[in-house]
Amino acid sequence: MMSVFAAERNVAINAVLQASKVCQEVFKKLVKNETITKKDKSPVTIGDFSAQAVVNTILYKSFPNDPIVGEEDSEALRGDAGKELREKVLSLANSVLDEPLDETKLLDAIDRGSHPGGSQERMWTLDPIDGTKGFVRGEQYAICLALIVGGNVQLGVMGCPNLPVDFNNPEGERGCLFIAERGQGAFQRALSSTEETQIHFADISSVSEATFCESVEVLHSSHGDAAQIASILGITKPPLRMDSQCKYAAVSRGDANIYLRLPTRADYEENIWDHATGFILVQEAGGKVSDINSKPLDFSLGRTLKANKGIVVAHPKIHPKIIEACSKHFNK
Ligand SMILES: Nc1ncnc2c1ncn2[C@@H]1O[C@H](COP(=O)(O)OS(=O)(=O)O)[C@@H](OP(=O)(O)O)[C@H]1O
Ligand SMILES: [Mg+2]
Ligand SMILES: [Mg+2]
Ligand SMILES: [Mg+2]
Repeated sequence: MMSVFAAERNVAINAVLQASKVCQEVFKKLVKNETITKKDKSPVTIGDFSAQAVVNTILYKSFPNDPIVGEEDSEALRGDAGKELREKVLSLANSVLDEPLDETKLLDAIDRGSHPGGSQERMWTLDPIDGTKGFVRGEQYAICLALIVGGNVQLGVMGCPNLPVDFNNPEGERGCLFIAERGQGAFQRALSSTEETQIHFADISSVSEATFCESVEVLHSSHGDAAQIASILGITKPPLRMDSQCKYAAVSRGDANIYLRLPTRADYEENIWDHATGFILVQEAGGKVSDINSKPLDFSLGRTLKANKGIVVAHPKIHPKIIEACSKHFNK
C-alpha cells in the first residue's frame, strides 16, 4: 500500500527532530529547580514551551489550516511576570527555526495548540515533552506528535532523546525516533541517522513469561494493583519502569511485552496527546491497545479519552488474558 501521508510524515519528522534538539539543549542548561508547577500540580519547563513553539511553527508553515491539540499554553510566558521565561523560550525556539519568531509570534505559535479536539477532518495532537518529570531527572521523556483524521490516528512520530538505540546495549548510543503510519508498519531511527529499521512486538506464547512496562510515578499508575495483576497472570519478572510514551516504544520493539496503565483516580481522564502517538506505534508494530475494559481508545471526543479507563497494551495473543486479569482484580 502506498503512503497516503508522505508529506505529513516528512514535516512531522522534521518538527520532532528540531524539538528534540531544543530539549537536549535545555537539559544541558536547566537548573534543577527551574520548573514551574501547573494548576494540576504537574511540572512544566522552558523545554516544554520551546518544543511546542517549534513543532507548532513547523506544522503551521506546511499545513496552516490544521488544528493542533497541544498540551501547553502561553499563559506563564505573558506580561511582566513571564518576561524572563518568554525571552529564554524565544531564544531557544529561534535556535532551531529557519525564520526567527518575535515575541508575539512565539506566543501565538504556542497557543495554536489550544484546539478543543473532536471528530473533525484533520487535527494534530502534540505532547512537546511527555514525561516532564523524567526529562528533569535526566531519564526518559518523549516528544510526541500524531495526526488524527476523523477521530482515527493515522500517523505518529515520537522522539526519545535518552532512549538507548539498542535495549541490549544500554551504555551505547542514545536517542531514537519512532515513526508509524497507518498500514505502513512501525520504524525506528537513531536520532543521528535517517536509516529506518522496521520494529515489531516480541512474539510471546505464554503470558507468565512476560515483562511488564509501567510508569515510574506511583501517582499515575498504582504499582500495587499492577503487581497483583502480574501475580494473577503468574508473571515473576520484575517490571521495566520508565517515564513517558517511551513505554509504548519499548513494547513496540520488544524490550518488554505488556504496558499497563491502571486508573488511580475515578475522575482522571487521560489526555489524547499522552497516548495518540504510542497507540499507532503499537498497532503498526503488531500489538493491541485497548482500555482496561477492552474498549477501543476513542480519540474523537475532545482533548481527553473521556470514554476510556486505563490502558492495556500487549501482543494480541496475550491481550485477552490481561483484560481478564484486570477484570478479576478490579471486580473482586
Ligand atoms: N493522575 C494521573 N493519572 C494518569 N496520568 C497522569 C496523571 N497526572 C498526570 N498524568 C499524565 O501522565 C503523563 C506522564 O505519564 P508517565 O507514564 O510518563 O508517568 S511518569 O512520568 O512515569 O510519572 C503526564 O504527561 P506530561 O505532563 O506530558 O509529562 C501527564 O499528562
Ligand atoms: Mg505535562
Ligand atoms: Mg504527557
Ligand atoms: Mg507533556
